Amino acid sequence: MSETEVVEKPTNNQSAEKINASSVGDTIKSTDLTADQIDKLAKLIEAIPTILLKTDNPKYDEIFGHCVNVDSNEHVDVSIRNEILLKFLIADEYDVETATTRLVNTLNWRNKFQPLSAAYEEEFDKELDQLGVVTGNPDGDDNMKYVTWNLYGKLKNPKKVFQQYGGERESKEGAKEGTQFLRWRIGIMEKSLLFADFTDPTNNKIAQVHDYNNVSMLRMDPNVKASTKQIISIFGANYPELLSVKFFINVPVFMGWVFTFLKKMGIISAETLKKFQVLSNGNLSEWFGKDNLPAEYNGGKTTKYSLLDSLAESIPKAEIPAYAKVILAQTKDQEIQNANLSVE
Ligand code: HEM
Repeated sequence: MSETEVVEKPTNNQSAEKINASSVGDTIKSTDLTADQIDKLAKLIEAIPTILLKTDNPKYDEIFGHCVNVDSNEHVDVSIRNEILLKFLIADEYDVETATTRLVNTLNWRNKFQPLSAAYEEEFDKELDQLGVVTGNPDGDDNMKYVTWNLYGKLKNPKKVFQQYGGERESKEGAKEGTQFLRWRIGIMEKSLLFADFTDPTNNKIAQVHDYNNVSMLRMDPNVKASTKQIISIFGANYPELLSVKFFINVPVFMGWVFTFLKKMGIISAETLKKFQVLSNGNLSEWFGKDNLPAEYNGGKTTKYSLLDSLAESIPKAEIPAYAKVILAQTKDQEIQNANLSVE
C-alpha cells in the first residue's frame, strides 16, 4: 500500500482555533440551520485538530478534493470545508461525537484507499469504463442537475469481469487498496462530485441512475453480490448527504426481490432508502424532462441526444479542485520514495 506516511506530529497551524458560532452560521448556504445546529457545527470545526490527531495520518486532511483543516491553513476554503463537515454532522443527526468518529474513519479510509488516484490517475478496462457516465443539465431541478449513470445491465459477462478485475490484487508494496471494480466505482463517484457546488442549495447533491436493462439472474454471482455489499457500505460511511435521488430503472419484474433482499440486509440507512425509486421501465422524462435525455430514457421521444455519451459531452468539463492536485502530487512523491526504498 502506498498511503502517505506519518512522520511528524501535526504542525502549529493544526492547533485549536477559537471558532465564532455566528461567523460559522454565515458560511452555510446549502441549508437553513437553527442556532443549536450552528453551535454543533462550530464544535465540530473546533475539534478539527483533535480529529486529525486521532487519524492514522494527521497530515492527511482531504475530503472530496478539499482541505478540511483549520481556518489558518493556506489550502482551506472555509465555506466549502464547513459545508463538507455539515454533511457529516447531518448524517449523524447533529451528534458531534458520532460525526467526529465518522470523520476520523473517512479520513483514514481516504488516506488508505486514495480515492483521488482512483478518479484521476488510474486507468481501467474499457468494459468497466462503459458502465458509468456522468451527465448534466445545469437548468435541471434542484439537486437533479447532475446524474451518475451506472449501466450495470451492460455487463456482458459479469462473472468474467468480476473475476478478472474484481479479485484482490497482490498485497505487494505500492499496490492499491481494493479491487479494480471497486476503484473504478469510487473513481466515478469522486468525478461526479466535481459537478456539485457544496455551497449551492440547488446543486450540492447528485442524482444517480442504475440501469438494469437486460440483467439476468445468472449475473448476480457471489463476486457481484460481495462487491455490491462492499460498495453500499463504503458509500454509506464515507459519502454522506451527497445523494439526492437514486433511480433503479428497467428492473425486470422477476428481479424485484433483489431490492427487497438489499433492504432487508440492513446496510442501507432509512434516510437513503427514502431516496430510492424503482421503475420497471426506463422512462425518466418525468424527472429530467424529455429533451434532456436520449430517446432510450425518455419513452422514445425525439431528442437531440442520440446517446448518454452525447448528453455527457454537452456539459463543460469540471475542474479538479486545487487541493486534490496537491494531494495527488504528494501521493506520487510518496510512491517514488517507496519505489526507491524497495530498490536500495
Ligand atoms: C446483475 C445485476 C446487478 C448488478 C451487477 C448490480 C450491481 C450493483 C452495484 C455494483 C451496486 C453498488 C452501489 C453502486 O454501484 O452505486 C448496487 C447497489 C444496489 N442495487 Fe444492484 N445490481 C444488480 C441488480 C439489481 C436489481 C435487479 C436491483 C433491484 C432494484 C438492485 C438494487 C440495488 C440497490 C437497492 C442497491 C443499493 C444502492 C445504494 O445503496 O446506493 N440491483 N448494485
